[in-house]
Parts: sequence; C-alpha cells; structure tokens
Amino acid sequence: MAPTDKTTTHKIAAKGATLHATSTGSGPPLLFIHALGLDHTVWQGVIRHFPDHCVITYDLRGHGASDAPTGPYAMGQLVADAEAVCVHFALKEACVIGHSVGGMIAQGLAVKRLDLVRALGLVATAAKFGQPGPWRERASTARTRGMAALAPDILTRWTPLGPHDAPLDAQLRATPPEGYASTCEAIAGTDFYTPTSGLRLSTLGLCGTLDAATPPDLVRETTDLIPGSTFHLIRGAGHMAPLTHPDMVADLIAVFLKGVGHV
Ligand SMILES: O=C(O)CC1=CCC(=O)O1
Repeated sequence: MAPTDKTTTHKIAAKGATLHATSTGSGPPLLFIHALGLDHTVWQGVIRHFPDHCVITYDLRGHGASDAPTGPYAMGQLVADAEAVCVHFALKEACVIGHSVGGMIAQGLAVKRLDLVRALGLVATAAKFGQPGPWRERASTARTRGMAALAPDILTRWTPLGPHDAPLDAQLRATPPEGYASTCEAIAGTDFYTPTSGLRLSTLGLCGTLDAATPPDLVRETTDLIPGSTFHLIRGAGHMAPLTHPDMVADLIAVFLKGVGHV
C-alpha cells in the first residue's frame, strides 16, 4: 500500500541499528520481509489487498531507511531484527511472508520463535542460497566497486526485461554497499536445511516459472522441507514476483490465509 494517512512509520531499536518499519490496518497480523538490495516498498502492490489485516513491513538493516552499520552481518542478527520488529508491534502468531533473503529470515524466525509465527509464506526463497564463494565475491565487489558494478547482472537474473527495471535498478543502486555486502555475507554463512526441516506450521511456497535467481525446483524443495506445506508456481514471473505480479501473489496468499483461518 502506498503510504496513506493510515500508515504509521516507526523507528525500532535493534542491536547496533535503528530499523525503519511501517504499520497499517488492524486484524490478524501479517509481517512482510523484503529481498536483498530492495526495501519494504517492494510489497506495496501486494499489501493493498489486505485491508482487513494488521500489515507490518520493515527495511532490513543495511537497506532502505534502516541504518547500515558496518558488517559483516550474521543471519542470527537479521533474525533477531525480525524478532525486534514483532516485539515492537506486540505481534503474536503472525503470518510471516518473506521474499528471497526475507524468506530465509522468516524461516529463522519461525525456528527461533514459533510463538510469534503462526504461518509462513516463502516467496522465491531457499533454505540455502548456493555456495558461499559467489556471495563473498559479491560482497567484495559491492565494497570495492559499488552497487553500480553489480546492478546490471543482478537485474538480468531478477526479472525478464520489463517496465519494472528502472525502479528496481534505482533501488539496487541506492542500497548502501556495506549493507548489501554484509547481507550477502549473512547469506553465505547460512544453511537452514536442518532447522527448517524441523518446522511444523502452515506454509505456502511461491515461485515464478521464470525465476533464474531461485529456480522453482529450489523453492519447491525448501517448501517441501515442511510437512503439509503447499507450493504454487506463478506463470510468467521471475524472481521479482511481488513487484511484477502483485495481484497474483496477493491472491495466492489470501487463499492460503483463508485456508488456515488467518482472516
Ligand atoms: O540477488 C540475487 O541473486 C537473488 C537473491 C538471493 C537472496 C536475495 O534476497 O536475492
């Protein structure tokens, strides 16, 4: 939802960083967590479909209007940040919907604080994003050459060419290199296959058929770690489905929420 006078912005104190968050509406809580190199606004087209929920978004540390302390960041800290956001808003039993690294953080939050998480939405994400080497290289490039050196390749992997390229490119280039690099290092050090396999909660997995960054088989494999989960493909979408196909993403989430009684 584009910020309206019903949307409030919040500053949340986390360890070593102040986080920027937004809150709108009331009802069953939904927490949306964005991907690497973006900010909370990537969810705008999705969250406008949930006027009867309490919708919370925030910017990861190192991204958007949150602080970008010097890294590296640990995945445990990114999970603790999500926990701090839940505590700030007194969220309990939220449906936590994470995109890409946001989905990894959502898995970690459910493992750490199942009391806070009633259901999971795993959008174009994984329990482990490949080998650490390329993430460390990306971190090093961000620090030494800046986001402009990375943006063209990342954009090509994110989404088939389209009208979203310019705003995505702008967000990516506006991400503080230290925040981006430190988040890459958190990804490099994370393998959630075992902890996520132990989760028992309602889970929806979503992936675009054209996703080159987290291909459908990877997202399906991650979703399948959680018994009873459901998985849907979004035809024609790439990695940026929440931005390029917001109505479809929202419809699938809405059906899922209805199915689990989070309405
Ligand atoms: O940027 C990418 O290559 C894809 C990605 C992995 C984690 C994330 O948030 O984005």
